[in-house]
Amino acid sequence: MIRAYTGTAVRRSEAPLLAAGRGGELMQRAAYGLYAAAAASLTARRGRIYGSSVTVLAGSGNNGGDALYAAARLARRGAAATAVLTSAAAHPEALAAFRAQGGKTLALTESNAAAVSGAALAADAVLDGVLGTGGSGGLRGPARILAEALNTARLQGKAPLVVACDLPSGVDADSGRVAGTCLQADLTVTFGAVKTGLLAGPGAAAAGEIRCIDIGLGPHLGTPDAYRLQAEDLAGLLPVPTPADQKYSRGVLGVAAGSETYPGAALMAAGAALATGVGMLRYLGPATVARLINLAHPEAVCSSDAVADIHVQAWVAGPGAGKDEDQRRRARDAMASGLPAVIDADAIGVVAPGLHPAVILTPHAGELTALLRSLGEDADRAEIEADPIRYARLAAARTGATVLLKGWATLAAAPTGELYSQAEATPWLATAGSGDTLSGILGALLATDRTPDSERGPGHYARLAAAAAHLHGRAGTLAAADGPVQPSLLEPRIRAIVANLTKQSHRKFK
Ligand SMILES: NC(=O)C1=CN([C@@H]2O[C@H](COP(=O)(O)OP(=O)(O)OC[C@H]3O[C@@H](n4cnc5c(N)ncnc54)[C@H](OP(=O)(O)O)[C@@H]3O)[C@@H](O)[C@H]2O)[C@@H](O)CC1
Ligand SMILES: [K+]
Repeated sequence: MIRAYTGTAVRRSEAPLLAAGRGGELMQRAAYGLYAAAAASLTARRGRIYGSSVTVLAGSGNNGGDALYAAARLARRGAAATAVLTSAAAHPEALAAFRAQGGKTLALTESNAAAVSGAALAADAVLDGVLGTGGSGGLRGPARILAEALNTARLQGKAPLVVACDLPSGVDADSGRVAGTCLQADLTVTFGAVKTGLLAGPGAAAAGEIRCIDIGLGPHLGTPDAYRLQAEDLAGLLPVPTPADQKYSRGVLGVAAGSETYPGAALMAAGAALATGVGMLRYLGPATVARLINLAHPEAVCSSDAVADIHVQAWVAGPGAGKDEDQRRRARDAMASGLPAVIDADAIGVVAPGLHPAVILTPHAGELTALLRSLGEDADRAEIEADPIRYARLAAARTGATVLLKGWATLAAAPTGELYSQAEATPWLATAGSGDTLSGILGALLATDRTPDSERGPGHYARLAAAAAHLHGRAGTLAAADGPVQPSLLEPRIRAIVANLTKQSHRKFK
């Protein structure tokens, strides 16, 4: 599990160590970690460090200090290092150490920004130490020109390796917001703790791979602000039947999805749920869709009953409901049933406040905009995309439900504020039908959830939603290896990932 903290919390936790005069020691640990990670990436790209060229972008603060010390170490191993000073001031001791290893320096100005950008583009690696947790707002002036040149080259596949020191300069460490421009990285080496801003919004998209260096803040950090589940965290959340189980005890999922207009959504939600593993799947919807479901998934039990007529452990409602009044009513009834329920797509439009955390709303940014506006909040899509954590938490707090906000990094927020961010997905998953499969996976996890009540903390349903996003993202990424992703073909991938993650548990019962 990755535990993330706001930049503000990390700075607070550093304070007692700084007061005890240990600032220099912390910086040396950070700089060594940055050097080691940059050296490994550079070696992977070029074969060796000796003879490579490294540009370090150094701002006025300690972030620049970290980067200069790391570059000094690279220079000692034979890299030709140049420091571009983006401010009139630079960390004096780090600058001296850098020069002592033969590093060259030049001051960045409006008039030389274009030429310096050209030189930075020609380097093998760029260490970004312009701004860290002390930064506020996006990059300004010539640093912005330089960052834009590097970002443009990245889009064209011509950028050098960019390693961000602590966080990509210009990213807000608390939220992931970028006011203006930030420098996109291949790798972010972050110190003390992963910053929340690396897990959400534009910050998550800019960070690339994230590596965290322990600089000894552990006991001072307190409660995390956000979490990211790793594969090893999923095993306990996945449905593994025991020898004592029968189909009902494993968990029955009710799916009220699809309509005459959108039958495919029902097929994909049901297929994904079956591939994740349920004891039984009961489908409610129009007879024509039920027939298609039975052709594709003969194990599904189909009817046109009302929600109150059948006994299930959890619901999926909404995918492909369109304007079908019966399906919309089923979605409302599922929300009011007191059972765990995934409420997706068109059904999000019928949400009212007063829900409970086991109801999981799964909007994308556009649907969240409409939902928040219907609750009287001032929201627009661009704002939500710029600061998704804030709006996911707001929607959860206003509705009382758990909110799974789909995006490049998918966020799961509990009404009490617990937050998970998952980024296993591939951009190839941004395609029609993707949300239907995610709903099905999550529905299966809800229906088969065996967590004792005493262990269901306030963030329990956000954690399950994050687990579903993890599975879905990995299934999509696996599928993308063979070309553009078709959500209707994800089922074997989901099944393979579940099999892999539950291998240990299966062995127990052999
Ligand atoms: N503390 C510790 O123990 C450890 C800290 N560590 C490292 O220190 C980093 C935090 O360092 P920091 O506090 O010196 O701030 P940092 O981010 O380098 O620079 C901010 C400076 O830039 C300026 N500035 C602000 N916004 C700006 C903008 N938009 N555009 C341009 N300039 C802007 C602002 O100056 P001002 O404008 O306020 O005069 C300020 O001086 C942290 O991320 C980690 O890398 C590690 O070594 C581990 C130990
Ligand atoms: K930085």
